[in-house]
Amino acid sequence: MILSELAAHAAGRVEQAKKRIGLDELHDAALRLPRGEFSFERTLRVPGMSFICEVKKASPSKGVISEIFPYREIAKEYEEAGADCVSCLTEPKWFLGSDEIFREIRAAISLPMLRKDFTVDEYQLYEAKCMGADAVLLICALLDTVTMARYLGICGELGISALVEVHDEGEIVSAVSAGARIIGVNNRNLKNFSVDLSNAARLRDKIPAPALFVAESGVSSPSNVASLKAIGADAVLIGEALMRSEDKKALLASFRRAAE
Ligand SMILES: O=C(O)c1ccccc1NCC(=O)[C@H](O)[C@H](O)COP(=O)(O)O
Repeated sequence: MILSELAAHAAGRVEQAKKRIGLDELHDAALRLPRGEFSFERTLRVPGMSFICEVKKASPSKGVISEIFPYREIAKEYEEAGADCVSCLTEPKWFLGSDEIFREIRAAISLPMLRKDFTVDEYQLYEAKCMGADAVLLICALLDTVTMARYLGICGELGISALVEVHDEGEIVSAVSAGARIIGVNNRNLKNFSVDLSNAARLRDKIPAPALFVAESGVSSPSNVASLKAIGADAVLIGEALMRSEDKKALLASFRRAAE
């Protein structure tokens, strides 16, 4: 499975969804909702390192991570443990996520939520708004600069934030010229899924203020968090380590201490 398969599958899901609710209807429904207040970005801009904790049952690289998956309780545990934001996968085939899981978590917690999916169509931005998302994921490897800028403009109209994901310098240039305000450096190479924690450090200086810098993937220990704090990460996105932990509160507390 490669990123292009994830994207093709996402495009297929969108085509099916459009048969149920057309683009114009969904667009109008999204715009009728109260405009968001960019709560995801505002939370990440609070001084100190922020923690975006991910609800993730499975992944293409690891298969099923959490056989037992009480997603509402997991999200509530993150909230009680002091998470700043929650990321929820909605991709159904490889991550075993769903829009319904997102909605149920949305109703159960009050933290800003990132709808984590493979955005290939503006339709998904309206979907995200309608399911109560505060932010969406936009992956540079899937969107050219012009499309990225257009999607960022739509997010602005809806009042939701966008986490713009990059993996190399060229993608940072594209993200910045498109107007990204939150840039996530993925330590996971989406071509072969290898994880290299030094990627965030290598690219840190290439991300100009005022863009926020989020380090994504492969963060599993307090020392990883301390290293990211040392290079000036504004936030970390952590999935697997928390999902596998028997005591998520204690693990998140140890991460938070490492970021002090
Ligand atoms: O996790 C994967 O295997 C994966 C494969 C292909 C595209 C994306 C993938 N992961 C999405 C993510 O960005 C991670 O879920 C997120 O950064 C958290 O990573 P981790 O802490 O390593 O679970």
